[in-house]
Amino acid sequence: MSEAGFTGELWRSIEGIYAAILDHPFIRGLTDGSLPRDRFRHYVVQDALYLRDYARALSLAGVRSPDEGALVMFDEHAVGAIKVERSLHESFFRDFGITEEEVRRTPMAPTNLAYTSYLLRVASLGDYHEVLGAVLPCYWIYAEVGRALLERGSPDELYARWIDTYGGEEFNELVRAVLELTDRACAGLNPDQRAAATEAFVTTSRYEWMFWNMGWTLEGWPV
Ligand SMILES: Cc1ncc(CN)c(N)n1
Repeated sequence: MSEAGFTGELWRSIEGIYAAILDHPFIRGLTDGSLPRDRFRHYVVQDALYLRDYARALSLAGVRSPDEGALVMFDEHAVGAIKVERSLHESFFRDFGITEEEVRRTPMAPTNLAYTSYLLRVASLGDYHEVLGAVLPCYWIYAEVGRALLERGSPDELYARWIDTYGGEEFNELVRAVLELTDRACAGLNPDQRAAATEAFVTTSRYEWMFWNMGWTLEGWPV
């Protein structure tokens, strides 16, 4: 990201949301170890469901990309979302005794369904710059949160494993590639297009906060 580039502008639009994320009890609980395990378990199952649709949104971003470099990158990241992050989940699944069958039978919580439905709608029907705005927080906020939490550490081995994945250099490299692509692809946008991409970015950033809150409140369907 360059401070002067479009992604710098995007980040400044969510500074308040990012501060609220770092201050959320779910996030604070990862580093001080106070996060109850049942809330983390709820989050992990929902996240496994989320990643299946996120991978679809990335594939759509690939299909919509005007150049082959971006097509290859998004396709590789779609595979990565399924393979790499799922291997992290699988280690949590073992710790919690979660089976694939349980994940399949679990309905998406309202926030998860709203977030993934929005992502898939923008990825299918939005303009390309809106697609970039919508998929970016999923990468970028996790890398920033991971880095911030890595400095704090965690007394809980399980939560430390989660922090290491997102705070590590491997994940950060993916994020840098998407930021560079976004700065390049959005350099010539007019003000209306910049506003539309920013709106998508702010919306999915809000959903990122809501997703952790969904874990914290053990959110399910009220009726
Ligand atoms: C909801 C959510 N957002 C982002 C990430 C990190 N790719 C994730 N695993 N889950």
